[in-house]
Amino acid sequence: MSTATTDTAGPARTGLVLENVTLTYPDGTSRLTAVDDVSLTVPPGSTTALLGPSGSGKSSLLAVAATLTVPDSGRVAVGGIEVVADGAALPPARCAELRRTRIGIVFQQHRLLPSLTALEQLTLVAHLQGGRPRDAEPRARAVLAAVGLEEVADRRPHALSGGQRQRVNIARALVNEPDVLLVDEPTSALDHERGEQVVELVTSLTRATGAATLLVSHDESTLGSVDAVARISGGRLLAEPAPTRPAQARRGPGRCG
Ligand SMILES: Nc1ncnc2c1ncn2[C@@H]1O[C@H](COP(=O)(O)OP(=O)(O)OP(=O)(O)O)[C@@H](O)[C@H]1O
Repeated sequence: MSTATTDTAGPARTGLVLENVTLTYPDGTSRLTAVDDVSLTVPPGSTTALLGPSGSGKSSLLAVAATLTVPDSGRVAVGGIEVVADGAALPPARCAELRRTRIGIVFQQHRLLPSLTALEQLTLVAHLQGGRPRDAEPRARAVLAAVGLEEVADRRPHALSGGQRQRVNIARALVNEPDVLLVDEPTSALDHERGEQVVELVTSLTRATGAATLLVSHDESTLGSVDAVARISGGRLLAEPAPTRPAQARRGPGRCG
């Protein structure tokens, strides 16, 4: 694949756009279609849940949105930057930069560094993003406060509860003020009530920060607070993402801090 154009001239926050995305994997002598002609737009400040059974293509689509996987065909745009378009993709180094500066990823496993405090987990990310070093800690503190963890800022992961670790995990993905937030199965290890609370936290942070959030789930019962649900089966979206409640009941995007 050749190189797509890089538009770095201050693009508007246009969220996440996936258009006619198809992804196949090698499968013996043929190929398995994991994502089949999927089109999905997530506007800034809103959360779309991607709901589907095991093997339906959720993680594969998330990997495409995260710029970790280049699809066979289709268009992918993150925060106004064309990642894949017209049969061309940005080079890997540019994708890595996008992941550092414009995309937040919440993995299923928290992957916190055992030797760093909650605050240090976030300042490290802020440093890696670049910018002025002296801005890193205030920014990290503000995001920790936004997830209600300022009291435990100086604790290492082993001294945090499972729920607190997960909030650090979510906060860490928001430190770089991403245009696009990708959340992989945040409720799989939680009971119903805690799962619902985690999804509510993600949706409220999404509104506060103006990120465009795609949240993978297989548990519809926890998704009451999201803005839309996109159902996937066998790699295909079953229908247009359905709003979960009337538009007038939803608040528009804002900015935190
Ligand atoms: N690296 C790979 N190589 C070959 N096939 C793969 C690969 N990754 C996924 N698949 C296949 O692609 C299809 C979609 O998988 P994917 O992991 O995206 O589904 P999923 O909905 O995320 O499933 P789960 O909920 O179990 O994580 C499945 O048939 C899977 O076996």
